[in-house]
Amino acid sequence: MTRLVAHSSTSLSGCVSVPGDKSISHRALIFGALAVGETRVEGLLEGEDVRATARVLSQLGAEVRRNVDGVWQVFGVGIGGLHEPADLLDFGNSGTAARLLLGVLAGHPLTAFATGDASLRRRPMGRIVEPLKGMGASFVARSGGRLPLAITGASAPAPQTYRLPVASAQVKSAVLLAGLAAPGDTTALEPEPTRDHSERMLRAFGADVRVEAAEDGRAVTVTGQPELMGTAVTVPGDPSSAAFPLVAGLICAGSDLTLPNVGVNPLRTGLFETLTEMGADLVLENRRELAGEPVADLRVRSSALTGIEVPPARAPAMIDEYPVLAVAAACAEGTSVFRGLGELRVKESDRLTAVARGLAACGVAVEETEDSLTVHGRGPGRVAGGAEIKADLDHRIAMAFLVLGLAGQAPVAIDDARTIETSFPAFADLMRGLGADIRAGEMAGETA
Ligand SMILES: O=C(O)C1=C[C@@H](OP(=O)(O)O)[C@@H](O)[C@H](O)C1
Ligand SMILES: C=C(OP(=O)(O)O)C(=O)O
Repeated sequence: MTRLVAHSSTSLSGCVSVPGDKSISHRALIFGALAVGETRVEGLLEGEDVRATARVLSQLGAEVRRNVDGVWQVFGVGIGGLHEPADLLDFGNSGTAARLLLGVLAGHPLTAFATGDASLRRRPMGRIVEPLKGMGASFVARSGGRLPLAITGASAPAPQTYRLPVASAQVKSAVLLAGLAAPGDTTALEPEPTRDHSERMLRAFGADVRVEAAEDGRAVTVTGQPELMGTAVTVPGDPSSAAFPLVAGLICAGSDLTLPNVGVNPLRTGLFETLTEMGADLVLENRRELAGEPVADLRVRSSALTGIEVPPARAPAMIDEYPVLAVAAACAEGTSVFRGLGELRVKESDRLTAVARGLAACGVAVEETEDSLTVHGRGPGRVAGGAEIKADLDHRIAMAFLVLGLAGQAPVAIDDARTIETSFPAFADLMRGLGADIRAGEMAGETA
């Protein structure tokens, strides 16, 4: 176990780059493996989740390698060209790796056995099993369609139109990836727009992808059996990772930070809008485009925040940011209400309960319902802290509560911070570089 303890900190300052976007990194490797020729990826997130994708693609016959200069190269096999893996595929902690790669496998006539860590084995896979069966794949899975499972991909994948029962970019991407192997058009109908990195990157690799407004939501269509061509991808900084130093800068008095080169795709920036509405001094400077994705430099200064009601329609654009938003809300004046959060219960942990329990242990009054969270803000400098939080294999819970500890009256500890490696390997060092007091070690106190 690696325990980390965050102590009260002020005047965070500096200019630091957050690691590459996790969603875009997975996709760069996957589309590279399905393309013909070489794909070069600069700025790839070298976290455990993306490494799991790289390992699985290698087991399936693509060549994936890291050069000494940190650029990754993928030599693809073309659509339909992956081969049957000799051994079990282990997706580690990554829902994105599991769901997107099972989508890819559904379009290949091969059998594979897949598993993941204790967190991933709890998460629902039925949401992709159902549409992928509709395209001709078959599965042997436990009840609820959870990992471990066996998949036999379709020998003649059928295109389909599939209405997503939940707003999920992973399900949408699994359907589109399987559709790449099918003749004709495959359409995912989504109730709410979700992150569109697959759509943008598929186009950059040469696929025909159309997005149209549909009766309720929107329709994303890919034309199957394109020839994807290897390309160069530059990965922007991950806004979901930037969220942690950003909120730390807001709630630690006297702070002034710059986070350059962060992705600001409008389907990812719900947190930035919400914090701005709460009174955050957050400026997006130097907006530009990087390899088909909008990016900007974020300048953040400590701010007096006020509570807010976040509309449920905004949830897909900030789904991974609620834990750290709740931390900001705990340090704000007044009450915040977040609704439409059912999906938080099926992430790396049940994040709704984890956040509610952790805040309560730190002296913050909260109310949790099936799909909402109410946080009664204590105001700046008035969160007690003094708790030890169980990370439960959830990187975002670990990082969010370390950020809370920086603004707590007493330190906040995380029992096992190794999970942070999945998305933000250098988190503690980067935060220390800004002046945050985060230490390895023991702390007596209450456990949440
Ligand atoms: O497509 C992706 O890269 C992701 C989609 C989201 O999951 P859902 O599709 O389950 O909402 C998000 O929570 C996850 O971190 C990454
Ligand atoms: C939910 C997340 O990732 P994944 O679904 O890929 O495990 C996350 O990074 O917060």
